[in-house]
Amino acid sequence: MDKVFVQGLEVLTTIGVYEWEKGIRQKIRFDLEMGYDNRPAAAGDDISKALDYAALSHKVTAYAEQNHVELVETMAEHIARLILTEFPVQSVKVRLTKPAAVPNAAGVGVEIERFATRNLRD
Ligand SMILES: Nc1nc2c(c(=O)[nH]1)N=C([C@H](O)[C@@H](O)CO)CN2
Repeated sequence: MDKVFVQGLEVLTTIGVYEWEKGIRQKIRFDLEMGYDNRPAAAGDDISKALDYAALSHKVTAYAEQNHVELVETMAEHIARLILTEFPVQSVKVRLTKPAAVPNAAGVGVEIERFATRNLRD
């Protein structure tokens, strides 16, 4: 399966389980990988047949900025569902890093992979 990816998408949002985290914004980073057939776009050199990574990045940023949760697990799940619902992708891998959460660690977080259940030919 072809992939379209977005690497290192940084968003400032309110996220965390502790009280002190609920009144601040912290940086989180998304690495996204979508399963998508790139051949129609390439055959016609046609953006309308491509998975527009700019549009996708914009939606993910807006969602993460505006929706506040406690766990990185929850945010990753919501972002995977958003992408599967709003874009005609076959699968999505979401890696969410919280860079400043643990002292002496470059980053902590989760990675999940989810699959579309619909038939994309419909
Ligand atoms: N598996 C997880 N562990 C932890 C999370 C989380 O979202 N998932 N969150 C925290 C705190 O919010 C932490 O990031 C603050 O430094 C702790 N463990």
